[in-house]
Amino acid sequence: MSNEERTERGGLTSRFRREAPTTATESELAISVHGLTKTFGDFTAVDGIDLDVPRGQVFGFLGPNGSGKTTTIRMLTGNLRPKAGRARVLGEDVIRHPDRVQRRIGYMSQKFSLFEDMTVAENLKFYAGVYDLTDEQFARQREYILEMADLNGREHELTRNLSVGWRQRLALGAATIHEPELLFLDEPTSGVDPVARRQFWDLLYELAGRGVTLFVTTHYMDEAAHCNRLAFIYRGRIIASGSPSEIRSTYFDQRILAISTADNEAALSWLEQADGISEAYLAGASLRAVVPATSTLQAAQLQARLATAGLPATVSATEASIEDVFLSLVARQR
Ligand SMILES: Nc1ncnc2c1ncn2[C@@H]1O[C@H](COP(=O)(O)OP(=O)(O)OP(=O)(O)O)[C@@H](O)[C@H]1O
Repeated sequence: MSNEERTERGGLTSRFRREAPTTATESELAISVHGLTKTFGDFTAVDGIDLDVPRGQVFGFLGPNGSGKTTTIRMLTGNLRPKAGRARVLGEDVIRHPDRVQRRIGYMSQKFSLFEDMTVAENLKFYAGVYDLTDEQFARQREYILEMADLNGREHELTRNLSVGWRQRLALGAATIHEPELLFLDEPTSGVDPVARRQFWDLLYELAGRGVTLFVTTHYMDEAAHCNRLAFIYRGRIIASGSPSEIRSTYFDQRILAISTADNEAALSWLEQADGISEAYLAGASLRAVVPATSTLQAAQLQARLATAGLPATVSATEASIEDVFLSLVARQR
């Protein structure tokens, strides 16, 4: 096995411990990264990123497709060797000693890594074997996971017969069977319906409540609100980081007007050309207009102007969402 491309689950053994955070800064951090860089040929996928993830937090790593999230996780889990930079995970140098870290972390990928032809219980048993759990440890964890994931009564169902939401819970159970201190989740809610996504986040809170640090990537911007801290990655670079409220106050000095109208398409074309608006876009079922700090445009004025243009609408001032901030940051990068 090469150092460059270790298997995602290589070198894993069991370890049961739960550490309380200490006062020293370095030991308070589950992840500490400086200048981490990865190139593939001439292409720089991750470009000198810095990250600090305090222990016990839910850390959201956000970015569009292809921005470098998975590549970063692969380096932080000791599966991919960086070109440059330093990465400490749970206090260990993960580049030099990936084996010291891998036994203490969990990883749940987008693809879930479950065996379709095995039952729920057999999948859990398999991962208990990967992590070398004793029968007693497995029995305890199996009971906890079936309860936590609400899978009691489904132990003997074939995994292939489970809905995506149930599989996702089972995958979370499998990824945490060895009680990791730090769990990496790469787009765990991708392709899952909104109700199942909400239920899945409740499970993540449950884990966070037990002291597990969670490093979660997502491109669903509404999920940012579930996180204690966030970092945005775009084209391999971190373009913003902080708590959701810090991100709003640090990186966004504009105002948002929400527009509800029957003809989004026509209103959007009009807004894109309108004075006093820097950007307009559709978010869910309604439109949003970004008003720069230099513009005095108010909701009532915009509503009147839209009516005059033959586009009746209801306009109201609203707080910037994380998605608004991110879209504006990305627009500035272009
Ligand atoms: N082994 C590789 N060889 C060449 N290019 C790669 C390799 N792995 C990733 N890349 C490229 O690096 C960039 C970042 O990919 P990465 O998978 O980290 O992005 P991502 O943010 O996780 O996006 P996605 O959600 O689509 O997986 C992409 O342009 C991708 O094509």
